[in-house]
Amino acid sequence: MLLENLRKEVLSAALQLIRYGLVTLTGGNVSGRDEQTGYIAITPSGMDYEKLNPADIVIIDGAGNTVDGKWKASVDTKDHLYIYRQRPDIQGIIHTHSPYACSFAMLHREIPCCSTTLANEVGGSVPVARYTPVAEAAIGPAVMEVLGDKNACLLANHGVIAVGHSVRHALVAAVMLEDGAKVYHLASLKGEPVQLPPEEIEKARNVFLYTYGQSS
Ligand SMILES: O=C(CO)[C@@H](O)[C@H](O)COP(=O)(O)O
Repeated sequence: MLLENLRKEVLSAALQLIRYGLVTLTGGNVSGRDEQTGYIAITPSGMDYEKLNPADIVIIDGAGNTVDGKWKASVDTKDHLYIYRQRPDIQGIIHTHSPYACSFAMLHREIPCCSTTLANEVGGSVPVARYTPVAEAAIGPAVMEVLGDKNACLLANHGVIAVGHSVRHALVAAVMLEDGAKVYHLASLKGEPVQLPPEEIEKARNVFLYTYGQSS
């Protein structure tokens, strides 16, 4: 099977989205890019992740043509492709509708960086991309207006985009963003959360980019 490992990685991340409560039914999508071919493996549109096999993950080329797979690719495929083109450093993209993060997206409110979690995994505050309609290939350009070199942003009135240097890394960013949004929300109920200074954000970010875990 073409790009079997990448397909498995994409499906595994999609299943983890359910496990961590980041999506309801099929309200999200996952993709990974193969560095050698430039092909993208992406979840099919509107299909229950728990019923998918690796072969159900669709392989597309950089222009969005299906290279292998029998299903229609995610409705957000063109947005994933746009983001990959602008961010050669990333190889994984995850879109969720995770509830705590989405509640800030509904308010068009950036989540300030008051926790090491957001510093580590997002790279600072979580910006909000302007509202764009779905399925019109407008999400990608709106995301790139605010994402910079960060690993996540909110989509106004919609959801979350998380990216990473692998599918797994994008998953970690999506999970940790939701965790950071939840903790920020809880702290806000008690008072005014204190923002981390930029130099501390950078230090925390670099640890997670370059030395955390088994990579060094
Ligand atoms: O919110 C949206 C539309 O942008 C998506 O998350 C859909 O809800 C899932 O679409 P597919 O990836 O299944 O086509």
